[in-house]
Amino acid sequence: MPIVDVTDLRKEYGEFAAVEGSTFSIERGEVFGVVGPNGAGKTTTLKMIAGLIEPTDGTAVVAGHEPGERAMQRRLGFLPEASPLYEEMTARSYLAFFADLYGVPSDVASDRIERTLDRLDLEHRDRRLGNVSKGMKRKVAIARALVNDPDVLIFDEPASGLDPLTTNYILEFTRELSDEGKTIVFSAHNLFHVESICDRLVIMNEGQIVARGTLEAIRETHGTTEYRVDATADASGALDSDAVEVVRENGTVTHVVESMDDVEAVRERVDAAGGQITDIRTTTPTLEEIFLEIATGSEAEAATP
Ligand SMILES: Nc1ncnc2c1ncn2[C@@H]1O[C@H](COP(=O)(O)OP(=O)(O)OP(=O)(O)O)[C@@H](O)[C@H]1O
Repeated sequence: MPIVDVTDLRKEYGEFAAVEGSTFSIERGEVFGVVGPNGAGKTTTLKMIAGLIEPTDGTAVVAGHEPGERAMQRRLGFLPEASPLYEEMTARSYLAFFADLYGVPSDVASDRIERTLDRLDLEHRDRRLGNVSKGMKRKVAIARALVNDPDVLIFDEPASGLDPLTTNYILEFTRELSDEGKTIVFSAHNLFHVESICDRLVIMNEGQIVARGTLEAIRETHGTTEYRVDATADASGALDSDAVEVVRENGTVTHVVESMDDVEAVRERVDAAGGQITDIRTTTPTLEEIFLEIATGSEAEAATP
């Protein structure tokens, strides 16, 4: 049974639909990505799952509970995109304050807080939050989402705007949380982040889900695999010029084609010219390339009367 079950979720602001009826489910322990450009509806979707925004239509059920139910809130941790902290407090006092709000007994809370801060490698635990770095603030916000030891974590842009080291730390920590059985739903602009840690994802554009599944499945449906055939002779004349791109370097001619038939045609032509094939490799598109293809494709579709 999925731990997060989203059905026909829709949010309208006046005439405008920020989310146009999303349906997906997430299994326990998954890292699930919600990807899309600015304004795609990612934050709105995450906030509806967290019970912070009421949907116009549809449902988001977390661990069998409807949004807003107290039992659901206990099982959920939310990291907002912008997370202003109480600047006068220290990391320790701030987290203890939130643990208390959740009714976590103080000895359990202080143990949990220290362990989380150790894992996040957080220094200066007794320094005013107003005086710590942006990366440290983000780590404290992440620790806050964990004070109630939730089963489901919703992270909105957890690593946005941080240096590569802190980003890497946060992504690895996210993966570890999922290895321990927690379910993580997270949104990101940076598709490399998503590619590196997500089990499955949905790609949103203008309020709609435009692709879904594992990265491999999305690649299969939306991406084009390219074949690079290195040879000692130029075989491009054997193919339609649209089907082949040729790169010449140090006596090697690399033919970039999109089908096995074209690979075969290159092979035959090279043979006929008395040349040799020196290497054949495939390149799979990155999520970023797929995303650009989908986003520009749907723009072109929208522009077609
Ligand atoms: N309270 C609101 N009132 C009116 N429109 C809103 C409101 N909140 C969001 N929107 C609009 O809904 C759309 C989706 O916003 P949302 O914040 O979910 O996008 P997003 O994918 O998270 O974008 P970003 O990556 O920029 O954070 C945007 O066009 C936004 O302007």
